[in-house]
Amino acid sequence: MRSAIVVFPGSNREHDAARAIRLAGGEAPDLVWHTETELPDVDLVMIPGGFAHGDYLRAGAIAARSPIMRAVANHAERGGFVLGVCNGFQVLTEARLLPGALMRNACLTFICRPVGIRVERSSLFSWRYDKGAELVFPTAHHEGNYRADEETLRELEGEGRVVFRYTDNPNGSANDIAGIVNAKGNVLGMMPHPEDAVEAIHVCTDGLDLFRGLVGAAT
Ligand SMILES: NC(=O)CC[C@H](N)C(=O)O
Repeated sequence: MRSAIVVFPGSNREHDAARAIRLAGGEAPDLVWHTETELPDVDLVMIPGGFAHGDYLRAGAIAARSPIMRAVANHAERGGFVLGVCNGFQVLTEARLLPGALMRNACLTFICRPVGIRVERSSLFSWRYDKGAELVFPTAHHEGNYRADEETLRELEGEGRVVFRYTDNPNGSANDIAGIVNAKGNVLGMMPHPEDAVEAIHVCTDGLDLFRGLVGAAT
C-alpha cells in the first residue's frame, strides 16, 4: 500500500503513523507539507494527530483551509482512503469531509490515557477486527467531545457509520462516538490513536490490525 501523511505546523504524530504503516506491511509513506497542492499517487492519505497551527481559532480550523486539503477532498471523492486520527479527525470535520464537530472535553481538561473502545461494525478500516471486539487505544486530546445535530446522529446510526464507540466515554461524546466514516465509507475519523498501539513498548498492539486492514484493502 502506498500512502501519504499530511504534515501541518504543529503535527506531532506523523512519524508514529509512518512507523505503524510500515509495521503493518505498507510502503514507507510520503510526508506531504500542507502548502503543497498535489498528492503523490497513493491509496491512503493520513491526517495525523497533533496541534496544527497551535489549535488556534478551533482545533483543525486553519489546517482544514490549507492548500493540500483540496487534493485530499479530491482523493476522497475518487474513492481513495482517508484516515484522520485525533487532530486529523478535527481537520476532517472542519473540512466537511465528515459531519459534526469535536468540542471541548466535557470535563474541560486534557485527557491523556488509554481508553476502551468497541468495534461497532466492519468497514474498510475495521474489517480485521471481530464485530463487538473491545480494544484499548491511547488518547491525548482536549477537544474530543463529538457533537452533531439530532438528524446527523440519526443518519450516522441508521446508516451504520459509527465504527468505534467508547466503552467508557472519557470526553462526553454524543452516543459514545469514538470514530465515524463518511457515507461512502472511505473516510474515517477517530479520536483515539491506533498508531500508538502497534508494538511491544506501547500499552498494547490493538491498533496494528487497523493498518493491516488498510494494507490488505489496498492490494
Ligand atoms: N493528540 C492530538 O492529536 C491532539 C488533538 C487536539 N489538538 C486536541 O488536543 O484536542
